[in-house]
Amino acid sequence: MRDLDDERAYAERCREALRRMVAGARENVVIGEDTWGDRYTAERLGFYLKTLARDLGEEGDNPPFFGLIAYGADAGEHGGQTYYLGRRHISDAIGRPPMVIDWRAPVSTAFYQASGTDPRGIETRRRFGWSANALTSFEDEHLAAGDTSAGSDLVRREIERARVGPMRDIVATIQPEQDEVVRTDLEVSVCVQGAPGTGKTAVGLHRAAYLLYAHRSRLQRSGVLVLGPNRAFLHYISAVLPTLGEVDVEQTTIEELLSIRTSSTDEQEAAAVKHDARMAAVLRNAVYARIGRPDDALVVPDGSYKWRVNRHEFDAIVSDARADVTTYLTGRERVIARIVASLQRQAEARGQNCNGVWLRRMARAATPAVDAVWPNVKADEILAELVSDRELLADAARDVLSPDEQAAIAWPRARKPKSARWTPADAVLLDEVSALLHRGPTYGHVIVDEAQDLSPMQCRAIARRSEHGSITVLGDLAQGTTPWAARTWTDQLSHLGKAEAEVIALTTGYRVPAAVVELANLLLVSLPVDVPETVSFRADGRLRITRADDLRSAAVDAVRAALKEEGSIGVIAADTEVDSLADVLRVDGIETTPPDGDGRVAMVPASLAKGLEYDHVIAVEPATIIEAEPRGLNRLYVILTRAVSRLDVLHCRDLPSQLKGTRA
Ligand SMILES: Nc1ncnc2c1ncn2[C@@H]1O[C@H](COP(=O)(O)OP(=O)(O)OP(=O)(O)O)[C@@H](O)[C@H]1O
Repeated sequence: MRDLDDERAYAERCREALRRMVAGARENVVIGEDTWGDRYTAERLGFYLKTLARDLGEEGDNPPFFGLIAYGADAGEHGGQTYYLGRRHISDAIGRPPMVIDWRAPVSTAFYQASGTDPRGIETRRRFGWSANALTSFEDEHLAAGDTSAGSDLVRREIERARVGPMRDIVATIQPEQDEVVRTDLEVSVCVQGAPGTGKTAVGLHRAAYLLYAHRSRLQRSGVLVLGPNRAFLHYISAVLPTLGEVDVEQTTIEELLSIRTSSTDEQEAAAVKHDARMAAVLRNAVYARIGRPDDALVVPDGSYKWRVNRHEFDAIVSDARADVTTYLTGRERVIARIVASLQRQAEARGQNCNGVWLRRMARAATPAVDAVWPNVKADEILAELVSDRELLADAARDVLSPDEQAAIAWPRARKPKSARWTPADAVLLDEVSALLHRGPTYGHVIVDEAQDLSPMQCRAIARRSEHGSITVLGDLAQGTTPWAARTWTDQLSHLGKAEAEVIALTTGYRVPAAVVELANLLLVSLPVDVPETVSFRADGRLRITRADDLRSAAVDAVRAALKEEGSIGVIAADTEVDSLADVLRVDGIETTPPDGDGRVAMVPASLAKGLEYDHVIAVEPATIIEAEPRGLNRLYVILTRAVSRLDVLHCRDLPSQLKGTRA
């Protein structure tokens, strides 16, 4: 095996090869520009070459590899081979074995899965330590010799490192149970129930990158979508996929995905009804209530002649189309098509030649009569009229919503869609109505983070967008904080249209240190969900619970002390308290930033903390955090589990009973 100097020399050769790949790709762009054939081919080839040149160029001086596996002589097809693994494939000449293999290639699986008890033919697994892109060390595990030592020091250091800035990729240290999720087949939908910090988000992002590698052409056409809880979270994770060479994954929130401008919010009761799965039936009733029955025959003038579809036939066409309708507007198209076919039969029987122009003219002429029984409608008209008109609503919601529930969603006065002030819950309803009218495109794969918080109606919006694809559902029932948060995965998965998805539990926490996990687990037992406790990977870290008469000066002291140590600091408090806390800190000369800001000290409203992490968390007044919302205990659980190295809990009021008796 190579020594450190040899490995450095090899790293330099890999970088040179990469530079040649960049130069070659750029040259191909130029040659391609001169020689491209037809326009379509030229565009596709040009796009491919430019993307390749850009991706390679962006690699810069990054470490070319992070590990290697060396097989023993009798390891079958890999016998005697050594493979270097990196974020991307590097080769120095066509036809020669690659110098570095992409971490997503099938052969890389063994790097992540092999162990002293299951060496998979590997003699040595080597992990490299890099500092500012310089190779500084390596560490060997002699797997064939049954090396079952407590684990790698490099992995432990990477997991325990202080956090600064946005989330990073974990390709060098993916753990076996995470790797299994990452590499699950594209056709298979999975649901990961993971305790805080078990790497759900990281796994989801790496899965996106893996799937794009393994099924590039299919997924480039249909697309991969990542859904996160809010903008601050998306900002936090935004660098991971580009570092892995994947820049074409759409990352957004469910609200932005629905792309409906909202300008109002709902009262709690109204939101609860609007997000309830029963609304799907109400909306379906409202849409299909638009279809009537013909009163008369349909008569279409054609020159001096008139063609007729008698009332009985017209009625049969409408009810047939209604019986096997896929969407409301395709049903309407089908009615028009059947009517035109009937007219055509009559005309042809009289010896008339029915060309395309004639057929289109007949369709136009029949449309007003069809409009009277199967009108052309828009989603916003349907919803605005439904909630503006108590009678319409009562008809659509009969046997589905109680009178009180109907009253909760009814508008106090009628409005036209143009003057409607839509709420986020309305956006979900509008999306449902749109889908009843016509089908939208679907993605090849959708990754849904913090999925426990989605309402049934939001789940349905996602289900529609992954109808012909698969999904990865990531979440933690214990971290559910919305009024409609799921209490079981069975229900949530069926709303997501993937009832068959396997639920996989991740329980090893890579963020939260053991002392903090112990505190959070005290809360966990009182939450009304059945999930396994977290087991921390980390023995380091510190928990301090401080009772203070003056909470604000205690917060200033805690931030000052935290600033003396390395890493990011998050001060998390009930939403109503953050502005005044930020003011107090500012007066003391400590500037804070919002959760997605770049400063060292972030001031984080409790409602935005989900999915984020800070090296040092200062959680202010648990009792107020709990009281702020119905699922306040779950919220507190989320907040306590944001800490990577140190957690300060500051309180002036009594601690919640669940946290009493802690040893901190
Ligand atoms: N295998 C790993 N190697 C190194 N770091 C890891 C690994 N797995 C997870 N981490 C790190 O642990 C932290 C928590 O990961 P992540 O945010 O993905 O967890 P999560 O399960 O989504 O957490 P939560 O539900 O609390 O938001 C991140 O900093 C992530 O980079």
